[in-house]
Amino acid sequence: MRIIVHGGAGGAPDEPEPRQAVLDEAAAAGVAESDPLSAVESAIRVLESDRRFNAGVGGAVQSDGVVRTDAGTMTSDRRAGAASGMEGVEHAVSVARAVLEETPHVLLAGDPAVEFAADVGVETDVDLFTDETRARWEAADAPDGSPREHLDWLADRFGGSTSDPTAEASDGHLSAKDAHRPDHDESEGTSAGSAHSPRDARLPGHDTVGAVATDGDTFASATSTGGRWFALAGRVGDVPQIGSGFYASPAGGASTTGAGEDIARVTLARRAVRHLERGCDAQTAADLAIEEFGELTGSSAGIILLDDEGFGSAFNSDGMQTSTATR
Ligand SMILES: NC(=O)C[C@H](N)C(=O)O
Repeated sequence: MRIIVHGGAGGAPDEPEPRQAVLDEAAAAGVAESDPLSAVESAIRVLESDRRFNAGVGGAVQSDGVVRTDAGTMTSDRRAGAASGMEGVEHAVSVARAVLEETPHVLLAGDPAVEFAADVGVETDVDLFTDETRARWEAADAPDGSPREHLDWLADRFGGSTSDPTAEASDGHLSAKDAHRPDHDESEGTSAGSAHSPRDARLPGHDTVGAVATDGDTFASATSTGGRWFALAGRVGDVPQIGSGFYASPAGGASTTGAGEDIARVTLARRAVRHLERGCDAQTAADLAIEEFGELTGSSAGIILLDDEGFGSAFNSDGMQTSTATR
């Protein structure tokens, strides 16, 4: 078994060492499994339970003060399952797996997805708030009210960019739209906080988690998130959308992270796997996909990839931590 996991692309993390230790633990949990789907689920469950990542416990809060989780998973025989907009569900990845294995559908959403989760034995009614989440939500001083009022609040607070509510211009963070760096260093690696252009975006909350695994025969990929901080209630990003947040085919698998609307617009995971299908190795495919993503959207993202020979990862934000394991 081989597995690669990521802990989100965004600003250089405040706590890189403990985060790396959790990513290593996740990779170790995944590589111990006997099939790729179980491997990515086990790895992601470790990350969903850690408050440092924006998935499960510690997930981002939407404009109505609710943490809603999303996840998607796919195997190389093109079976797929996803679940979105779930309140009180820590292990969204397990719901996604149950959608894949136990339904004729590819995506369940909202309260019925939570009911389905409970029915298939995934814990619900979990408190996903951490002390940090609560403090950040309280400081945001969001209004009660209609979606229109939430949109106005987002526009006021985030410099008019409701399409990118995590780009906190007032904190000196750049908008994701400012992050495009056509001259970015193609040799960027997989460590946290690599030195990049000062124009890099710092996108708090980009701590979506993902994993791709192979047993040498088949592949599976999975991604899980709390979404984007202070997004309009009900917003669903790239993560549970096939081909955007996750994808797998007989050539390999991919998991993405970053500006979800832009990732969805260019179906980043599918784009990267297409490069594998055309004969690129995993690292070349990752580099190409992120380069194209930057050119097409001017935005920030990261990706991990696995093919039958190796691992690949690339990002155009300040940092993305990954871990790999082989057994
Ligand atoms: N943290 C992230 O990577 C955000 C995720 N892609 C989303 O838009 O929901």
